[in-house]
Amino acid sequence: MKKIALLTSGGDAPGMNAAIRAIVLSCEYNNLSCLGFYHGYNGLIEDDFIPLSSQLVNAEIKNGGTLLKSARCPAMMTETGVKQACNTLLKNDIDCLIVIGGDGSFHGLLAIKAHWQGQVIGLPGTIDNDLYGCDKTIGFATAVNTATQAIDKIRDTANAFDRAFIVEVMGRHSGHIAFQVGLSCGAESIFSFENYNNENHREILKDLIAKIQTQQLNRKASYLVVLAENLWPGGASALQEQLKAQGDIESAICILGHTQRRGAPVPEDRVLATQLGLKAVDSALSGDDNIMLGLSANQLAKTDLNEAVSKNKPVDDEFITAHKGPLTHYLK
Ligand SMILES: Nc1ncnc2c1ncn2[C@@H]1O[C@H](COP(=O)(O)OP(=O)(O)OP(=O)(O)O)[C@@H](O)[C@H]1O
Ligand SMILES: O=P(O)(O)OC[C@H]1O[C@](O)(CO)[C@@H](O)[C@@H]1O
Repeated sequence: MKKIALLTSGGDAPGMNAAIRAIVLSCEYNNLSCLGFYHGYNGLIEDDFIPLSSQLVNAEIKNGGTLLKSARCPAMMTETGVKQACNTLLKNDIDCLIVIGGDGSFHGLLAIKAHWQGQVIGLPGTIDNDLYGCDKTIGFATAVNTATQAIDKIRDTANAFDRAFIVEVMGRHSGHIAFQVGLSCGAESIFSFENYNNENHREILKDLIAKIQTQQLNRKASYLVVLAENLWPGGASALQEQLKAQGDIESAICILGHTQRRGAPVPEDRVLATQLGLKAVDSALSGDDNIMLGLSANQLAKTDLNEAVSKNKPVDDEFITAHKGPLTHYLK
């Protein structure tokens, strides 16, 4: 083992730089060279890289985004693209490829693995927290913190008007951000993939209207709906129109969007990324292959990449039951 290649792929996540830093520092400590490939898998396909050193990365622990840039790279979905990526790995005498990204990025690793003999290791880096095999992905804690801070501000203005607010959060097709943010902000309603089913759309809407009316008429208070993206047919604006048309309820919308991916990582993400970055190099040195590293119940967990991409990590049932029961009982 002499040379490690590293890239960040998919949606950037706060803490990716902290992971890169830890990997590079550990490589130097262990006398390994580390090449950083730019723009996700594009860097591999185009042989576009930079030799990484502690000097380059040391100050990066506090920075959001990723110094290696990221991308969604359609060429990796083709055999030609995968083979080009593998040629770059061969040409540069790479022994191990470490990718920080989400499940899509790990599909990329699996595709490479089919054509290349070196070791592949994945680190979970996505704000969505939708990866099996780890309690939390790098970036999730920061995204939740960013959304919470934004919604706390929204709540102040909502309170001043006793107004209903619909706040849309990211997560692609998973409800981890929606539930964590909804609980952390004391949202009256949280709609996500775990508790919304299009077949029950009418009843869900009717129930929501009744709850907002109860809150506004009886308690003279604001009402916060945290809505997962890609869930409600027509999105937040359709829900706003339906509240007006069917309940005569005025509401305001805020789509938090990419703000959730921005900014400095919170300490929890910096520490998680540092731990996983260091472990990734240890793992490479010990010959591990085809795995994703994560922390599960505070212990290092090595999950087969096939398992990591094929199994679901559901939102904790306790969150769902608590929100439905004791946390919102007063709305009935
Ligand atoms: N089936 C696949 N085969 C080869 N490469 C893939 C495959 N799926 C995804 N990739 C590669 O991984 C990249 C990132 O995937 P994707 O856009 O799904 O993001 P992700 O890694 O899941 O991260 P995030 O959860 O932050 O969006 C893709 O643009 C592509 O280059
Ligand atoms: O940045 P893009 O390509 O618009 O992707 C947005 C998606 O990426 C994520 O931020 C991370 O997967 C999702 O939450 C969101 O659906």
